[in-house]
Amino acid sequence: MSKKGILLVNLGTPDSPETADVKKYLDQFLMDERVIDIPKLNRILLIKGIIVPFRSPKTAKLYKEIWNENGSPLLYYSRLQAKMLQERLGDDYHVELAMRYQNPSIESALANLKAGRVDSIQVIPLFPQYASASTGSVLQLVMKLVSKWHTIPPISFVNSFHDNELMIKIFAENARKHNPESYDHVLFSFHGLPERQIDKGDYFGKNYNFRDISQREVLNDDNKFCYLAQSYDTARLIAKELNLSKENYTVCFQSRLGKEPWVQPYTTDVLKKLAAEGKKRLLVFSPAFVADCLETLYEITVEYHEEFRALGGEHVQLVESLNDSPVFIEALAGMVK
Ligand SMILES: C=CC1=C(C)c2cc3[nH]c(cc4nc(cc5[nH]c(cc1n2)c(C)c5CCC(=O)O)C(CCC(=O)O)=C4C)c(C)c3C=C
Ligand SMILES: [Fe+2]
Ligand SMILES: [Fe+2]
Repeated sequence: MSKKGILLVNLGTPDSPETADVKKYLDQFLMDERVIDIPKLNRILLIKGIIVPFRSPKTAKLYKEIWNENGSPLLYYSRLQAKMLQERLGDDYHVELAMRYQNPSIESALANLKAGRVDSIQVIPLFPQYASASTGSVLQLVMKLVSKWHTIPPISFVNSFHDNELMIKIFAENARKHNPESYDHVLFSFHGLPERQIDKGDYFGKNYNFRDISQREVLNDDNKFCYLAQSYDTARLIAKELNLSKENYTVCFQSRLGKEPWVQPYTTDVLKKLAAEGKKRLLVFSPAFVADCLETLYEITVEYHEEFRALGGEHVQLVESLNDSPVFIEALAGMVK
């Protein structure tokens, strides 16, 4: 019996938190031309010569902080999501999980789908908002690999799901467990991107200026594929679900790498501003991710918490990611054709 193939793809994580494996991971990740989008020779010099050798031991230390008996949280929850989706969809479907970088590779997952005799493939990159560096990179590699097959089956792609109703509901529900009224301010901290990549992402031409924040806040035909406009939309929808007014929340961007400008406001700057205003307790969403990872478990839960306390604040509380939430599996099932 033939089946429909579903390929879930998340970003990837090192095979272990040891420096050698982190080095391999960062090398593959940062040599991706969609991630560090500079000329190839400059990329080789910068990444292989400077960033990977200096960053790997430091990043390995951080991975050791979040690694647990299940290994990497990102891989653990991604695998669980694939397993739960398989159970939800039943025998007419074959669900595979892949990671864009390291393992399980997209190549091996496609081979498993083929061996499972699927007669179509639907690719779902696990990034709610479209970015060239995440979704775009996954779609490009899948297309490159499949283009080498003699017979290319019907194949379809999910490009983003930033406004998925069930996803918005679970984020809001996870926040309610923390009693949002007891916090002084709410942050929606998205993974940042270099400004240059947002400029390049201007799919429809020049009617949209992302540097003007008011233009990001309204999703329309001119900006609907923009990572920022989609991010503000996710934040607006979660805020609406929680009845948060605009003065009570801020959208910001974390994880800047390198010296060039990334999209602002930076989360660290927002923490400084809020501390200076006397805010003590912050509730932080991380809605660019559908599973806990280094960025949620370390950067927000440890780094930003400590930074905010050093500035006079009291507490930074992360809203749990979607992880093994059955409602998120229902959201994924709803995306399946
Ligand atoms: C929303 C998804 C992501 C986008 C877009 C993205 C862009 C992006 N990332 C870097 C550099 C790093 N990211 C790192 C970790 C990391 N990034 C994402 C997701 C997106 N990245 C995730 C889920 C993770 C965590 C993975 C895990 O195993 O838990 C890292 C590694 C950690 C570190 O050394 O800080 C780097 C480096 C760039 C440069 C970029 C876009 C240009
Ligand atoms: Fe990243
Ligand atoms: Fe990061």
